[in-house]
Amino acid sequence: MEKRNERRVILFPLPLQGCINPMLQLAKILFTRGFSITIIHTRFNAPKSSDHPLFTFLQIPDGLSEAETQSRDVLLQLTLLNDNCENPFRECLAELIKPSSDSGTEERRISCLIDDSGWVFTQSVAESFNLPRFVLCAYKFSFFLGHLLVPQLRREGFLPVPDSEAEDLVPVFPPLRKKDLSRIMGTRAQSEPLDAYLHKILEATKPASGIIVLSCEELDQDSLYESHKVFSFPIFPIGPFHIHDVPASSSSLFEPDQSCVPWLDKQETRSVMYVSLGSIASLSESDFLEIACGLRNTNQSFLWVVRPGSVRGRDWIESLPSGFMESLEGKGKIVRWAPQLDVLAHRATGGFLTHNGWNSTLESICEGVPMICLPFVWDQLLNARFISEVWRIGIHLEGRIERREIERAVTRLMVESEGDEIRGRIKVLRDEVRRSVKQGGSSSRSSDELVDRILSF
Ligand SMILES: Cc1cn([C@H]2C[C@H](O)[C@@H](COP(=O)(O)OP(=O)(O)O[C@H]3O[C@H](CO)[C@@H](O)[C@H](O)[C@H]3O)O2)c(=O)[nH]c1=O
Ligand SMILES: C[C@@H](CO)CCNc1ncnc2nc[nH]c12
Repeated sequence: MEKRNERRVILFPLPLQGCINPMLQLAKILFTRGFSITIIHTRFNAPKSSDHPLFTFLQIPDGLSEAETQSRDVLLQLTLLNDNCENPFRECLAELIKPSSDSGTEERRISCLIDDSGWVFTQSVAESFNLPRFVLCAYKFSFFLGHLLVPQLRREGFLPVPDSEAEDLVPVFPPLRKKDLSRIMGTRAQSEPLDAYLHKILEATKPASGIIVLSCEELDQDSLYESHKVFSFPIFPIGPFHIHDVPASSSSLFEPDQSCVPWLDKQETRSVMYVSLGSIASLSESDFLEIACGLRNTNQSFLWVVRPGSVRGRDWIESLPSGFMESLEGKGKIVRWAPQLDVLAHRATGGFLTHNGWNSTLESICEGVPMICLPFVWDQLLNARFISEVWRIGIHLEGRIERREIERAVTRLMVESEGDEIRGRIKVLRDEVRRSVKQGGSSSRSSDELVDRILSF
């Protein structure tokens, strides 16, 4: 580890598991480069400070009611958080920046603020303290660019999409298809607040000092090139963050079930389907049962994360038919939360049925595990197109949550020769992506530039 450099950076993650993980991974990268780390976080989804004893954690109130913390409406949560957190955040930052009575050097030691692109008030707060702000983009960069165009797409009347155009590409947002758009542009009730929010994201990003991207040249070349037409500041694609050479530690909001790995140890190589739909998505009871029966009917082993409350109207998995687990004869395991990186890295894991959150997608690529794509909302739709059509490292379910479709996709991936071809391609991509964080690779070079840039302030 490099020696301490007398500089401190302040990080402010968006309180969603998919945004906390990359922010804390970034913290570890910067810590390894000598920076001291202060994490400002909301009470809602507060990271576990005990997992990161070398960082300073400061909690601010977020004003979310119990009911609001339980809401399934992420847009509503993000809008409320942005409304409620501005003052507490400003006060917290003021306290940190205030020259300390003894030395008066504290002020100079804070180099910058790094916060998620989903915070829309932080740019102006940072400016009021003369503090440079870097934006963290926890999406594939092509989604980041594309999602800022959603209000424009809506004005141009892309929705509703006629059946005859469903498969057409969205011109400004390739390789997205028109049928994917409705799950990005939100429900009718969400359209106004979503567009207002996206407008604020754009306005808060333009004046930033730079954008740190959870992606790399190998995965996002075209959009990184395009971005110079939109933004004048430097772009630092330094991803995937979790494979940088830093000490391992978890930032899970839930306790991973540690019986997964010993269970995988007992399975044959590449025989297990890992099934997880991330930290937010929920299923109707009937969709849940279709997945359960589809998995059972494949006769392949599976390890399935079902978060408590993620089957709508149920506590957990009680709607499975009685005797379901027994009928699998040890070939199936359901857990509430998995140590996902360990599961994906395990030799027994042969495929990943995923919602294609960007973290899960990157983690799967980095372990060379081919995917079955079941995107729900937002960037997941675009990620799934890249996986199935551009990189061709997975099979797209096209939203069909039906037992026969699931059975068929699992068999194609795990048993048939198509699976071998897909596995071959993802191993090539895995190696390219892993090379990018090694010395001389594109992400490694970008990290050096980022460090120099922060030190230049
Ligand atoms: C369910 C489960 C998840 N995880 C970890 C794996 C991932 O690092 C992380 C989940 O992040 P993602 O795979 O990106 O998915 P998700 O939680 O839906 O993330 C949100 O944020 C992501 C990043 O902006 C978006 O790409 C997603 O569309 C959005 O929904 O949590 C575990 O370690 N164990 C688990 O059991
Ligand atoms: C209007 C809805 C559906 O298209 C998007 C909500 N926004 C989001 N949905 C899921 N994950 C997110 N991470 C950041 N923002 C997110």
